[in-house]
Amino acid sequence: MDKLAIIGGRELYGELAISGAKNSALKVMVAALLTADTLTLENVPDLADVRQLIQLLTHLGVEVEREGSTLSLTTGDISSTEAPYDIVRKMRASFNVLGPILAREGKARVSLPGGCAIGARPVDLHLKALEAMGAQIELDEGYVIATTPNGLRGAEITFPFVSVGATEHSMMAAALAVGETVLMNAAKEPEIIDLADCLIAMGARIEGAGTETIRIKGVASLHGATHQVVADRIEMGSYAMAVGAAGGELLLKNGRRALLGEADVILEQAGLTLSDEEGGLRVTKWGRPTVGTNVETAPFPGFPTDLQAQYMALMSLADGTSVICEKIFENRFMHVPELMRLGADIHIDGQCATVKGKKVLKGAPVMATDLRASMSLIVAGLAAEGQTMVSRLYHLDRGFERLDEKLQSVGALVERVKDED
Ligand SMILES: CC(=O)N[C@H]1[C@@H](OP(=O)(O)OP(=O)(O)OC[C@H]2O[C@@H](n3ccc(=O)[nH]c3=O)[C@H](O)[C@@H]2O)O[C@H](CO)[C@@H](O)[C@@H]1O
Ligand SMILES: C=C(OP(=O)(O)O)C(=O)O
Repeated sequence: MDKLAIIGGRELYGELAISGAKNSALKVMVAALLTADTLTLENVPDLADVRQLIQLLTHLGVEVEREGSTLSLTTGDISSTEAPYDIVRKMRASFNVLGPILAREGKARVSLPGGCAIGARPVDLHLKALEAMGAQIELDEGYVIATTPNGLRGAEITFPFVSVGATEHSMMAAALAVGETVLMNAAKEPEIIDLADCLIAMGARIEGAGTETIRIKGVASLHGATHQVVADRIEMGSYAMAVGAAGGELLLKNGRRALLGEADVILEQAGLTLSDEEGGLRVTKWGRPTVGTNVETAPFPGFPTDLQAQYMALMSLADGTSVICEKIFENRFMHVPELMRLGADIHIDGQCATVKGKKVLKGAPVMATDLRASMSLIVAGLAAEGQTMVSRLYHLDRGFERLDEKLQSVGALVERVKDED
């Protein structure tokens, strides 16, 4: 298990390329199951989660070729309709193979998913949507067993609350269902638009992605296509916060402000300057104090839960107090005790954390508990005095491509070290 050693206190200057979004790449890769032709995906990040999903898709019969950041996926035949526990438990997005397998084969057996341990994370909305489209579903020994005796058919589905995964899952299943599906109270994240764009390029008939009502007119089959994965807004926001904490100026290549939703205004209130320019998003923090600013996480365009931990690291160094409320996941404050090891002053009360900004944080050994929590410790470590050693780096490797190299290239003193324990 690798660790990351960080010597804090260096400002960050230069250019850093933002990779393709993990949370989009994983879903468009799954879309390859919907066609017998080749789906070519560009700008796919090299991440542990992507490698894990390749393993699952290969198990299902997908031929996968990788050349740099381009993946070619061909699913001539689905050779297995079972997605086993050992793979699906490691990654939430892999559960979304259920709908596409069902749409093509009429039956599927898929393990209940895993992913970051940030809450209970049930899949009831996914299952209700598939049932509304005609699937018959049973749960047995930790597996979802689904069949479609009469095929999938279009349905009107109103989600009781916004779910990114359930919106994506329903969109994929509906693409091959008979008739029209209307998804109401759908998620509006950039990853939803990216998946819809990919499906449309494959011949799907989808309108309204990025709004709360998505209409999908089912087609008999989809065909091959080439699609470029959207830039990773969470990686972009994380590096913006690293600049906020450590100071400096970065051009985040391939990034753009609109991907941040309302988080752009929050970051500016906190003391950063953001500007779109040709080639990327410029982020600056020079000699200005960080301002304590309250935040509540919400579905897009609200402040992303996947940036909450990193924002808390930034607020730990603010002038003044901020209140950060986590409204999406019930257990997403595991970074708090670790940030406190660096000297942060944080008090949790239910869904909200009150952060009293400190002038300095001091380096310490800390442990990553999940993907975004790892990044919050790195943001804090880049600003802290002395050495911070972040252990359990495998969480980070799920979602941040070549983080150590990228940070080194803009002047950070970070080094990946092998853990001897
Ligand atoms: C691989 C991927 O893209 N992961 C992202 C996706 O996760 P994911 O798609 O799992 O997140 P959802 O938007 O579905 O979850 C939102 C909330 O709904 C609940 N829920 C969801 C589905 C369901 O059937 N029942 C239910 O109760 C969840 O427990 C959570 O409290 O969106 C989250 C919210 O932006 C992000 O933090 C994750 O990084
Ligand atoms: C929570 C995340 O991922 P997953 O949904 O795969 O657990 C994340 O990307 O922050």
